[in-house]
Amino acid sequence: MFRFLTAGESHGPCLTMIVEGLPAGLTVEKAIVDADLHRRQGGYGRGGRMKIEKDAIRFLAGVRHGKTLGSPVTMQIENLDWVNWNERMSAAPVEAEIDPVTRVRPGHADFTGSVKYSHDDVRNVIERSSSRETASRVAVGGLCRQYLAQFGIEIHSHVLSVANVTYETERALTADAYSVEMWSAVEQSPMRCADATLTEKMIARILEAKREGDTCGGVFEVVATGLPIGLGTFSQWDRRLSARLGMAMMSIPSVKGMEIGSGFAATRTTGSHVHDVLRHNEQGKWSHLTNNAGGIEGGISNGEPIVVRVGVKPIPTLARSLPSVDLATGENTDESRYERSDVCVVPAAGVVGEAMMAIVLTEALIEKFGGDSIEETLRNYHSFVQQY
Ligand SMILES: Cc1cc2nc3c(=O)[nH]c(=O)nc-3n(C[C@H](O)[C@H](O)[C@H](O)COP(=O)(O)O)c2cc1C
Ligand SMILES: C=C(O[C@@H]1CC(C(=O)O)=C[C@@H](OP(=O)(O)O)[C@H]1O)C(=O)O
Repeated sequence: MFRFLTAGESHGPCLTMIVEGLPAGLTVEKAIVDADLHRRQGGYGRGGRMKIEKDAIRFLAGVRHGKTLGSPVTMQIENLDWVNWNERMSAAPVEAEIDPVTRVRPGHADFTGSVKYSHDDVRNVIERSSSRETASRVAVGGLCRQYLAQFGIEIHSHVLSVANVTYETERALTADAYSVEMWSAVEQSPMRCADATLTEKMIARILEAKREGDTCGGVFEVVATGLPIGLGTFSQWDRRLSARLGMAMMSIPSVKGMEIGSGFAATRTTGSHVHDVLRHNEQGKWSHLTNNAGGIEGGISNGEPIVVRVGVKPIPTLARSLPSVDLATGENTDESRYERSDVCVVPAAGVVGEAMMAIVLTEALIEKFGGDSIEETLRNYHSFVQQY
């Protein structure tokens, strides 16, 4: 069984992750995890906090001489901003008078979290509801990426739209639609978008929102290639790979929708245009002529790329802030609170989406192939894939 937990406040000293269930003997490199953390910090539209943080992990447990031990892997990321917050975030009571935050931001967890936990200082909610926590998931995903590489599985993401700036035509979802060159263009783009003209338009749209004190959302796509047939199952509702990816993607703060393969577009046409015809070639390999299913049929991977598209709402914290209510007085106010904030996080959210995909696929592979050491898992994997 694979599972993980994360802990840490946004402006506390650090983020901590415990990952259980990775097999022993897996080579894990800090540099690969750090590269993912670095990618999550980027993307045009990020705010002042990202100039302070330089996310990197420290292994605290479970890894020796570059390989997993089979015991829980513990990692830590330092919050460099903590030095500016240590009195406000002190675990011990402090002498100083610290003004509570009392005006809630529409669209954030401020209102629901304060009512639920009976907090009269919204700061107590902001700290853990903040998407700072997504750095922890990217670190866990960075370990999973290295596990998946053992099976030839790769995961990438790219941005399809920001506000109303979007690709004009539907794109094929088959393996040939995603090339090494395309992913390299994505990594060069400040918007993580393969199309240079669209990148410029997206940046212009974000700048326009910023000038108006506003924010924007958009859509990113995550693609996993090199998958075996047989991950996930229809046997119970919560074991379907599609359902597990849905939960994983929807758990990313600010995500409001997800589709698999051709998704909602498939609802606007007929079956003969949607279902992917299966072929068996002379080498005995299975393939589909199209990939509208996005690599999953009956809750099980079918060997084609898994393709999911994820919708991100605009960031809740607006420089031109929206009307609010002061929780201390119950008064309706013209403005909620504004501190520094991101304006658009669609590229960063895509990197978090990659991590969530890596986590779900790792869990599904471990479930299917087991193995207490990576050698044992690989033996099981090869014996299964050779038989189809
Ligand atoms: C990488 C990332 C960075 C974010 N940065 C901000 C931010 O700077 N300001 C903000 O108000 N919301 C930000 N958000 C979105 C909020 O965290 C999110 O909207 C909030 O937690 C409420 O959750 P919900 O939108 O899922 O309801 C960010 C989201 C992500 C994924
Ligand atoms: C810290 C991160 O994102 C933060 C997510 C976030 C929010 O409200 O979700 C608010 C901002 O935090 P701060 O108020 O400290 O500027 C973002 O910077 C990060 O992505 O690492």
